[in-house]
Amino acid sequence: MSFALNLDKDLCIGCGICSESCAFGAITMSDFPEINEDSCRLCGSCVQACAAGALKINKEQPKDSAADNSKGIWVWAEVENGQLAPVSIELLGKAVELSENLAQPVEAVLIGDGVSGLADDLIAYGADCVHVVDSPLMADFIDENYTKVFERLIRQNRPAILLMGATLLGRGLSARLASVLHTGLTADCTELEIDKETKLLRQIRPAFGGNLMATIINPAHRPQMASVRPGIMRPAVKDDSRRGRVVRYDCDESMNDARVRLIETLSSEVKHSSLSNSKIIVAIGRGVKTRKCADEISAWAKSIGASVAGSRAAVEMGLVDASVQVGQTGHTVAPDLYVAIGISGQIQHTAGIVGAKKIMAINTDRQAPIFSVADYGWNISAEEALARLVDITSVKA
Ligand SMILES: Cc1cc2nc3c(=O)[nH]c(=O)nc-3n(C[C@H](O)[C@H](O)[C@H](O)COP(=O)(O)OP(=O)(O)OC[C@H]3O[C@@H](n4cnc5c(N)ncnc54)[C@H](O)[C@@H]3O)c2cc1C
Repeated sequence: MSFALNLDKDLCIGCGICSESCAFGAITMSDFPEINEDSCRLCGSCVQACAAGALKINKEQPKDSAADNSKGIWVWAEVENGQLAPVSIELLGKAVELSENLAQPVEAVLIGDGVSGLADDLIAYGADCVHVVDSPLMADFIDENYTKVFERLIRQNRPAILLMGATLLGRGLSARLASVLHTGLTADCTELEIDKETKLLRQIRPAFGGNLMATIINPAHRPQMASVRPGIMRPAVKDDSRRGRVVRYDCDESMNDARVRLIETLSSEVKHSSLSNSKIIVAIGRGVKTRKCADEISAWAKSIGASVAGSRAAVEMGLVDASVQVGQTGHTVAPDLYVAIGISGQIQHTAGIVGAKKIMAINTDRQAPIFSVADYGWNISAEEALARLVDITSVKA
């Protein structure tokens, strides 16, 4: 693949304006501009600045993208407290499914310090090959450093597809990587499939506030990158008899020169991952109205072993912490039971609970849209419902 920013030396007058206009220091001047492909972000400032019209961004796409030499469906194996993050196992499940239609190997990328032992687990979950960078230099997740290491692996191996979790860490890392690799990224996909004819990855996600589903393809650049939120895909099934290849890479100081340094990690009172693992979630909405009532609902939820979540309106009112917001711009959850109290059921909220096995809605408005997606409905106030629920559950206890 040729680089997308092209210089026409016949037109260039060597004025150097392109170099001055580049915010990324990607153009140096000798007789002609020299473009550093690693630093260039294809922002187009130089193209606009060049009065001679000597610089152009090539937007043409290769005619036969399936014939490029990229190969492999890669999954970033995110590590959480020394264990594989559940989303990595879910992505491996999807990668295995995609590989059946693409006839390409599933490969995992494992970066960290003391993580090598997880390579066998990744193979058991479906990886044919695991690329391991295990080094004290990678002990802390600093996304600039991880981007450099990851970029090097990708440039060496040229995967066709790269899947990452749309987690706190994965969101930043995937965006940085897509930028340095000059490829596209579809964030927050809800489905991924291989197009039967073109063999391209069809990246499907809600668009326009969840009112339509967009299918996005990336015919021209590699890897085809997609992120998926935790809890959406079915986890891979573990098979300890599987065998695979482990490729180890060195890591030197040049991979650890980020401008940020991790000084301390503070654990938040709210466990961010607890929502994705919860069997029962009690969600608070604007209809709960007061902090006192929200606190009482939270206390009851905890007493029955449930996690507490909320709508964006409840977050804005200070009834619940922003870290437990459910919906399009919050968590996607898949509990056995989701109890929505005082939540109207706007699409941006219900987009986050499509995986819930059962939904129970408590709302004073019979016409509230939440009742159309709920399995059980209770048309009473939050206060009254809470009193009855406390009563029922304490009698049972
Ligand atoms: C781009 C975008 C992204 C968004 N992302 C999200 C997101 O991720 N998550 C999210 O939740 N929202 C999101 N929203 C906001 C969303 O559109 C809604 O505004 C929000 O979900 C409403 O929250 P709610 O249901 O708690 O409040 P409301 O819509 O105000 O509903 C309150 C409900 O409480 C009921 N009620 C009133 N009094 C009582 C009572 N005493 N007892 C019981 N019920 C009562 C009412 O009948 C009503 O149905 C987003 C919006 C946009 C534009």
